Amino acid sequence: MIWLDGVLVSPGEGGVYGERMVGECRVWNPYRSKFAAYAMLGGTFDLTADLRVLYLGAANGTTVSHVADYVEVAYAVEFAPRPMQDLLEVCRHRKNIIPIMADAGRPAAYQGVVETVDLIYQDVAQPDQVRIALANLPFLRPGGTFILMLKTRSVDIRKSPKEVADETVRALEEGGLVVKEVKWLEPYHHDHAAIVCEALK
Ligand SMILES: C[S@@+](CC[C@H](N)C(=O)[O-])C[C@H]1O[C@@H](n2cnc3c(N)ncnc32)[C@H](O)[C@@H]1O
Repeated sequence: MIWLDGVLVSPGEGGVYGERMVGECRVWNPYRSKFAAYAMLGGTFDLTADLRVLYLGAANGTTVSHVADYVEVAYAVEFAPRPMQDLLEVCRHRKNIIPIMADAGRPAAYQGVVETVDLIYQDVAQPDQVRIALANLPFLRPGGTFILMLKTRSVDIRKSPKEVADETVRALEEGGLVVKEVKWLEPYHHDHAAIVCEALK
């Protein structure tokens, strides 16, 4: 990750959502992006130029545009037509983002397009976040990283955020992932946790 005077940036040209520029770099706002919040809070996973990424829940491309500034390629899956329009605009200027309009819960639809990746990043804010995560595991190389941005209130509003996170961790481990890190994203995103996992080697 690149830091300039304590500010997280990505080395991209041209703003995407009105973000501030510092020289040739785009300021990566932790209030706008859970990945930036994770990094600001000391998250250990580093984006590097050799990574192939499958990004689930790309929305209008805010975070995936920053991720793409760092990595080799990002396959960006989104199923809602309106954010997809904005994402396509982002892709016009970032040729290493491959937009895929599909339901991440039905990955068979894109298995002919997406290659084996080093990182899966999921931010779908759905009740069945774990099922979606496990359905996409066949794309992840052995030893690769899965980052699940968990919105606990989307899973069960009656349970405490910690209860939901504990259950999610258990379910991911039962599904074959090794959970390495759970980082709560306060104060940037309330009741959200970044769950960082490794696929078995
Ligand atoms: C919280 S927003 C993502 C924000 C984005 N990751 C960012 O940081 O810029 C969640 C997005 O996931 C999308 N989404 C939810 N369920 C999905 C699914 N099953 N397949 C594809 N996209 C999905 C929603 O349409 C929405 O755009």
